[in-house]
Amino acid sequence: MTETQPAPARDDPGRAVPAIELTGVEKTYHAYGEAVAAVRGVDLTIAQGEFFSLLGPSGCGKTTTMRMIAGFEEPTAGEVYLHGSSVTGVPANRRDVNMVFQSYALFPHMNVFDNVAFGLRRRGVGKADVKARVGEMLEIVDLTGRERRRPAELSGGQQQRVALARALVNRPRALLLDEPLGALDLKLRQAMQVELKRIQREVGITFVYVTHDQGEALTMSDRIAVMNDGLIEQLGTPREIYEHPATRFVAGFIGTSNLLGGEVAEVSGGGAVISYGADGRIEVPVRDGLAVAAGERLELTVRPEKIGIGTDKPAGDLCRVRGTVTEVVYLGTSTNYNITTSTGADVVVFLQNATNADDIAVRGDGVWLSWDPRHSYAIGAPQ
Ligand SMILES: Nc1ncnc2c1ncn2[C@@H]1O[C@H](COP(=O)(O)OP(=O)(O)OP(=O)(O)O)[C@@H](O)[C@H]1O
Repeated sequence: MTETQPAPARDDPGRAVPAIELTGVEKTYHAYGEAVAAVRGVDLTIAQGEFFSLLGPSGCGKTTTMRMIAGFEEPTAGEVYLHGSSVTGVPANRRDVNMVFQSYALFPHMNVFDNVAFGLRRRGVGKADVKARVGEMLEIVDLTGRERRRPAELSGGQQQRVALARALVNRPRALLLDEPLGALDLKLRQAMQVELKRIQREVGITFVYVTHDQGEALTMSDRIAVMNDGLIEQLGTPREIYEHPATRFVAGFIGTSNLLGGEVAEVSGGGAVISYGADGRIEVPVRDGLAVAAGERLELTVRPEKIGIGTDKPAGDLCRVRGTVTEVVYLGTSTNYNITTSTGADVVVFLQNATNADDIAVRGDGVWLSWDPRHSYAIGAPQ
């Protein structure tokens, strides 16, 4: 397993200066005589040029975290550093970061060129430079030839790209994006996700992206911080977070996951074994920091696409449990099976339809489920 290395300490002289760093950041709002702890202690380090996402459900504190980076809110405790310097007390317009919102906030009476040129002109950039820089930016966001259109004459995706060009043309050192694709329909959203990643790679600017959409975060990000209730539950690459969810919350929030559990029969060689008598056996690697002992209950997760279905009892060291098929859903590229297992847990299995053969089981069939023990992931004692 490849876990993200811990960031070097702030006083380590050898470390590269990160684009953004938060240490012990907290934010408590006071509204109507009530204290709301929106962010309860966030530490994170975002590298220069990274595409970093803050992902979590509504109300988990991601927008508040973003607003503290931008300078629209001051932390109640902790410190925000931009490019190595503390920005406590530095107003938003002097932080060298730009923000893009879901509502594009374009000027409706200005054409595309003037919308993008607005910030440059206000800063007194010369005419020839404005023309060159706006032209270059429109090329990057693929809007060359649409300079004279007004926002109302553009599609939602095009308007979002104008907003992006306008935010990037000043060459900020970081761009903060708060659910910028939220207003687009699914097809356009997916196309824009790929576009955004390409644009970010092309301009090389650090992007911090706020979203509640896990697919979006997985598609675009170099790393993701999964937030829940004002705290970061897990921070890692999309693959680390998907393949090795650290907590029950992350396992449930990112993708679909199956939770299975039982009493640990034995612990040996870095793995724990849960036995269900003649009905099955699950082996699960025990990672560092997780206390697992024989006789105690343990919960584990396994992703639906990692599980195979068969009629014969799987041989060897594969994890195996028995179950009964309760639902079969054909989805074109894959077929989903819902299975009630003898462990008591309901499990979902996704099988790719690589051939056009019939479904391998139908509702009511008794089956064996099997998977490689490396795909069992222990998450702790059941709650
Ligand atoms: N100005 C404010 N005054 C009081 N409470 C606030 C304020 N802004 C946010 N909150 C509260 O702080 C918590 C975190 O809000 P925040 O907007 O950061 O969450 P979020 O994860 O971005 O959610 P969403 O995806 O819905 O925007 C919520 O409980 C919210 O109600």
